[in-house]
Amino acid sequence: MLHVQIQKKFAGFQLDVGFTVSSGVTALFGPSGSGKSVTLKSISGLLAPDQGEISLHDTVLFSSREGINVPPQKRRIGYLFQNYALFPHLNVAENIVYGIRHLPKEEQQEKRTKLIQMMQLHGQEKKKPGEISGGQQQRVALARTLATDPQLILLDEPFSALDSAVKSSLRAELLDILEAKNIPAIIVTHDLNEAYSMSDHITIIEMGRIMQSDNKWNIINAPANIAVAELTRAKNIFSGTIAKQEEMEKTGVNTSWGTFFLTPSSPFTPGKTIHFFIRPHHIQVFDPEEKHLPEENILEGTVTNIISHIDSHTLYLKKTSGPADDVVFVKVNDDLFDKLNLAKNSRVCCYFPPDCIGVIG
Ligand SMILES: Nc1ncnc2c1ncn2[C@@H]1O[C@H](COP(=O)(O)OP(=O)(O)OP(=O)(O)O)[C@@H](O)[C@H]1O
Repeated sequence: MLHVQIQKKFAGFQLDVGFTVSSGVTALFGPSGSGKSVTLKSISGLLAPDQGEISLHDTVLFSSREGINVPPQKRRIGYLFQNYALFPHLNVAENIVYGIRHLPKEEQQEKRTKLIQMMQLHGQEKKKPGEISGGQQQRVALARTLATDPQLILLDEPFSALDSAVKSSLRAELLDILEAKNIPAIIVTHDLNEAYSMSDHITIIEMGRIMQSDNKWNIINAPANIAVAELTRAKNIFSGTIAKQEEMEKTGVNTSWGTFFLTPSSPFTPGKTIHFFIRPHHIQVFDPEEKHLPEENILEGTVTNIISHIDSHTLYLKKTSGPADDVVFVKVNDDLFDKLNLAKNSRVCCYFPPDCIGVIG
């Protein structure tokens, strides 16, 4: 288990983070300049925090109080950079064993053979990094990291330089290897889909602070605050006051768009102000003339804009009587889009299923 509680100050930026990483993959997700790389560099030992403590499996790697700062090469942490950082003058085989060149030759050779097989780099051993593809370079970098038997792997935007086909196969390969070797990892990414698909746990960082560190389901469905909701592209964020407990399992919220009913995990006090959201693909769309509409959580609006994707469309909806600038985003698939004959200025009815409404905070 990795435990991090550190502070680091630069001109105009202050990092103050605390989080724990156990098994599996943790994604460190946040906007540019939020402190992701500073955090990773502090864990790897490339940067010394001003204050705090970092420990890995009960070994203290950094402690300002005890004056401990274990050098990077002794931390047993593999660090995979976005630009691979391979040595251009060394060939593939030499790059792989670079971190274990102090070991006996036979041991180096044994590890090299295993890793070349694992990373499917047969026939590339004698080539220099400049003579192989980006995907192969990333495999060499990963092999070089794994050669040192790390207890933790840090991945800083590891796939950002690769095209999407190579990216998805490398992601899957990497996950298989981490799982087979049971190595915990932290992956830094700007890409929410990558964070979600690769990790079990997501740690959200903004302006040097941890906003939420949780399992990925909670991050997406129960964001701790509006910043997390917005960073995870929650969209359709409403605020309102709790009306009254209609039934045991439902709560009404009065908003400027009307009253919505949701299914909270815990009861709310009437009068309390809350924020809630619904993701565009969870909203169900009907023709306003439809006879059997649900009785509640219906919003009628006019399509003001349409963004088309390969197999779906995002509708921008305005409610005639709603607040002037507020827009509800709705995603509909191709079939429904055609069936309802949707276009700009179409009128539609939207249903917000109570189970799909997430409460913020
Ligand atoms: N060595 C340094 N000296 C001064 N300021 C630094 C140093 N390293 C980082 N910073 C500042 O710390 C802040 C956080 O930087 P960091 O590289 O951790 O951001 P990030 O979240 O990784 O961003 P990105 O996603 O763009 O890589 C930035 O404002 C950056 O300018």
